[in-house]
Amino acid sequence: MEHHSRPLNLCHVNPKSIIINRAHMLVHGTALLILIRYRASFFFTEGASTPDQPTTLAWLLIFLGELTLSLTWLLHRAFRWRPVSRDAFPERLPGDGELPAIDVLVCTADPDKEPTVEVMNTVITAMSLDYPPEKLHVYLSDDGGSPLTLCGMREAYDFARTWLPFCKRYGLKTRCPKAYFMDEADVSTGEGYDYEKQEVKEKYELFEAHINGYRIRHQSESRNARLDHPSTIEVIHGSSSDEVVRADQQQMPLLVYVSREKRPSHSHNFKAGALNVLLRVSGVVSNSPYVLVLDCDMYCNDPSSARRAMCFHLDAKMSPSLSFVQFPQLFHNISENDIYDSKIRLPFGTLWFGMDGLQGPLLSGSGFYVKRESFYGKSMQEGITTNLADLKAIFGHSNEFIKHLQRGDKLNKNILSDPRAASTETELLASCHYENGTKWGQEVGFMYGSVAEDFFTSFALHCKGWRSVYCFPPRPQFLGASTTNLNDLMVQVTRWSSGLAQVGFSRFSPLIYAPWRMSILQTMCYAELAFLPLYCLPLCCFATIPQICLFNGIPIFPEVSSSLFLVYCFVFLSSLSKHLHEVVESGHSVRTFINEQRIWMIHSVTTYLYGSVNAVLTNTGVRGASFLPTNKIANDEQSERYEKGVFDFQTSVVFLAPMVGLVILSMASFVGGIARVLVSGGWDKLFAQIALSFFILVMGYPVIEGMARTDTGRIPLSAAMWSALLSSALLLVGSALLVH
Ligand SMILES: O=c1ccn([C@@H]2O[C@H](COP(=O)(O)OP(=O)(O)O[C@H]3O[C@H](CO)[C@@H](O)[C@H](O)[C@H]3O)[C@@H](O)[C@H]2O)c(=O)[nH]1
Ligand SMILES: [Mn+2]
Repeated sequence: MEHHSRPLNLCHVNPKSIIINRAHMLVHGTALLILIRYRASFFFTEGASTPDQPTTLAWLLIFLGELTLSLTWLLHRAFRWRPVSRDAFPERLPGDGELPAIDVLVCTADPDKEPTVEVMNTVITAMSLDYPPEKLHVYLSDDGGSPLTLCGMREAYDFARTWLPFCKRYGLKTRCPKAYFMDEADVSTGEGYDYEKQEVKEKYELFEAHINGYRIRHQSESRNARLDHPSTIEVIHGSSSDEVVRADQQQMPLLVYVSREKRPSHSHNFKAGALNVLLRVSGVVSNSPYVLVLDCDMYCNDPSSARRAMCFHLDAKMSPSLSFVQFPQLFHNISENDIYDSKIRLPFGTLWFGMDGLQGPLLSGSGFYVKRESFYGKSMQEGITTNLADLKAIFGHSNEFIKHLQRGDKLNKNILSDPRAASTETELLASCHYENGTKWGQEVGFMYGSVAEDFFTSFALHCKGWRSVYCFPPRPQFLGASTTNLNDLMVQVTRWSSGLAQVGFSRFSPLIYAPWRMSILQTMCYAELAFLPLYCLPLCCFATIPQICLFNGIPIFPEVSSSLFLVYCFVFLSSLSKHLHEVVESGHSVRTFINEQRIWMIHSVTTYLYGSVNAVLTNTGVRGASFLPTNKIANDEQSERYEKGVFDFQTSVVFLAPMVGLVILSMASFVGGIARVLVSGGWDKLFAQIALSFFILVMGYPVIEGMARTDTGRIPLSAAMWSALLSSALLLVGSALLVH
């Protein structure tokens, strides 16, 4: 390879953020220590028990809440220790001939919820990446096993034959046809452009019409096939004659449809299972050394991401230990107000930059270029064994696959030219039982055992010594669709929390498993994320105990006149202003800051709580699977219900009870607290009561607002009332326990 005098990428450390972060850490940390000392001293001072004395239980719970919050705060500092950002210079890459090949793996699961036209748009953008077409291979995994998706693939291939040359000729950046024809932002002035554009547009409309026509014609077909079907693997050639096809293959990337075998009795491991099948099938077909993973709802918004990623993978210094380059997940369907924080700013706008300065960001489900080898080796240094029996015990009994483990990237001409032999081999690799007794999902491939397979897989990679980098160019390289209504969001975040906590509460818990395998700061990052759902503990305490105490006139915080009260105020303001600073620094508004605070509170008393409980139940074997739908086609009957996009009764009660209960509690304590002062004449305490009640109301208000503004807007009244009843009963019991 030619020698590059100029670097392919640069890493910038921002000294200003580092100074601000570390100074804040020192001051805020000191204040926290003072508060902890104040709480702890309660247990060592023996005071005469007066009626106004806080009960030990209340004090203990608040103390535990404050301690967990302080600990998570401490873990969070690791993300702020050394944030870095990176630049890539694709124009400095070697010539096309020297670029390594890439396999793009796209996953789809359910043509009803993931419209085929949109999935195909994603496939088309992957095919039109700015990369030598003979080095680009696109695979789609269809977990629904749907003939509609297969039909869509053929149509997509046909359309791509017009679309790819059109994009190239006019240097278009928006390569998602749907987005391109919708907002018309990307215009070119070349000769004949307008005419050709019209022609391409007509072809695109035809492409859509074909898919929709097929869907309507086959609407009545049963959905059961989704959970029970053999494997189907097909190299897509489109509908043109053989000669055209052969001529095409020079300029068109390879396109392969893969639907793995599914049987109701067999556990399929969701997306991780699908990706492992794709890794194997692509391993015997094109076996590219690099792999791009995409969710079907996340298209390539810019064709340059592959070359950008190569700026890191081909960097001689970085390459040997580099496993993957992660791009941020950005979304095209975010409303201006974004009350549910659908854009998920925190990880992609702050945390990943911080991890990039340590050992690298998390694998984030979609939009990452990963080195195939890092899924195969035991650890970075060890490499793969060469003993055939050992290899079979690890990778399964496909000779073809094992042969390819050691052979570099070469398009497998045999497999492509002899479809029958090819399908026997690939269908074996995609069968239900192939993984039995092998190390797939444990030591090789994407990890099983957590519904947050991306979190768990990158944890395993980092533990093995690999590193990763975060690349955030100004123009979004990938754009996806995020969940934008409360119902979907609750289900999704419960699933994520459950997946995170599943790792946190297992023998792979970052705090036990990681310290010997990665730096202490990287360990802290993983621990923070794995225990993120535990925010439910402190927040449930803070959402109830101060209110109950206020209602009953029990002092649980220092008096307003005490200097410790100032320390509390300081901690409150300091943590809020630090958060505000980070939001603004990442280019977002004050509105985003408010929304993030609100949704954090909502999640803490609902999804985080259920996720943690679910993880404990799953890990201890009390429940085989989750009690909430963990994935799109995990349970057909449930998914049918969620499809309607309304809050059904059960979900409403489950998700709303805590929120409604807390709002009622806040109001009751506000009114009750003041009434008590008025009746008993303790005027000196009036100010404190009002201040605290006001504070509680401010905390409660966002919950009401957030509930009232669900996109679906159809929370059944009966469900809300049941929620209120249920939560009030719980609170009464809690109240009795605390006061007596
Ligand atoms: O059995 C399954 C389930 C899902 N998928 C696909 O996996 C992707 C993500 O699944 P989805 O149900 O859309 O989950 P989201 O919550 O939207 O996904 C987020 O969370 C996942 C982890 O829970 C990550 O893998 C994703 O990248 C991330 O975008 C989609 O393309 C699905 O088609 C499958 O292929 N097989
Ligand atoms: Mn999704």
